Amino acid sequence: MSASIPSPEYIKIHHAHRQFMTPEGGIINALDNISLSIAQSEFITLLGPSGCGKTTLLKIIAGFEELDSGDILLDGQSIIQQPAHKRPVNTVFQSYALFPHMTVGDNVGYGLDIAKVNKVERNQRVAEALTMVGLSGIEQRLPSQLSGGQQQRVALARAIINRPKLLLLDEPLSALDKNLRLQMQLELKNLQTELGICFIFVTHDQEEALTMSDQIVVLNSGKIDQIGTPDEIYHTPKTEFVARFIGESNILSGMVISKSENGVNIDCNGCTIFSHDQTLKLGEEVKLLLRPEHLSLTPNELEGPQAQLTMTLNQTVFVGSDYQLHGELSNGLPFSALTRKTNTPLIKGQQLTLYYQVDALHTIPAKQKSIKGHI
Ligand SMILES: Nc1ncnc2c1ncn2[C@@H]1O[C@H](COP(=O)(O)OP(=O)(O)OP(=O)(O)O)[C@@H](O)[C@H]1O
Repeated sequence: MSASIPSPEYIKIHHAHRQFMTPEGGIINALDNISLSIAQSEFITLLGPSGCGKTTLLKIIAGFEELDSGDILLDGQSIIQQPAHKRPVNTVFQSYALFPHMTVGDNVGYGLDIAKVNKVERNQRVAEALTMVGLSGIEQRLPSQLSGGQQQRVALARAIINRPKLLLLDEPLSALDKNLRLQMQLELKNLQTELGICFIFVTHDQEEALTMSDQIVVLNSGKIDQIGTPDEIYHTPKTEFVARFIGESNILSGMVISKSENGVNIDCNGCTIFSHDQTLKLGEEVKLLLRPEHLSLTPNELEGPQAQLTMTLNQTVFVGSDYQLHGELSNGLPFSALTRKTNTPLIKGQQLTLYYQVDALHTIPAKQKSIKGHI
């Protein structure tokens, strides 16, 4: 028997629109006519700042909230008329939401008890689900006898036991401390791969999104700014909003002032930056993105062709093996760079020559639109 091919459009969110009235009588477009497709067995993250619409979208998929217009299709079938408990979808919340008076076994087996699955199969599936989340043999404990990380694993076991087609995760790791959070990020990704089902994960933590996701959807005021792999979102952001939201960035506004066969010179208020982007036109206004790791005090730390600019140093921050340099360019604009530890003293007010990796310079059109996109 041949394995089935995962559908690239397993979940389709089609022109989803949802408004809310504010207490002051205003209208908020929590979801502003968004469309996207999600492949089967994909780990997708909805990422964006507070209030951008992440939870609203998750609640609509789960059936806890309704659309004003648009549709949600799962495997070709619209699910928006189905009540939440009939959808093949489960949700894991930040707060775990375990029943405190019930044992771990009863919490995990709850959905099977409701579905009247026989005791032997039920106990076997509870044990399997707990093993999958790395907690075998703790069926008799109460939630209060577990750590936060263990409680979140129990919540996960409960959510996967009835084999949903889709798992929704609403900031499930945000109550955990940093180390546990990093460990659980990897565990969640492994669990998703093992189960082979689609996970839709909500977070406002960009590092978490970059670590775990196959695809990231960046939401900005109810609209999608970009859909892409972590690599695409980090290295080739389509909008200034995405560039600023993901990772450390230096963003400069400029205009193309000259072109040659090697590239273009862009004037950023008196500071000239060289780019290899031959698609830029003379006179075009652009935003330039330079990540701190693509800048250095010593040219041989960088790969490929380099150019240079001058920065006046305001502050040096030691971050492990590197220094973060904060200062301003000759045009007075703030600028940051990351550089390896150096024997040269770094003194406040000093003028530094910074080398940048020309190929890593990313240009964004000055005028951008949000997308109604498809993966
Ligand atoms: N029931 C509601 N009534 C009125 N406004 C709402 C309601 N639910 C959400 N909103 C508004 O819709 C917008 C999107 O909210 P949503 O909770 O989806 O954002 P979010 O990205 O999940 O934010 P957070 O990260 O803070 O949870 C916000 O402006 C919010 O205030």
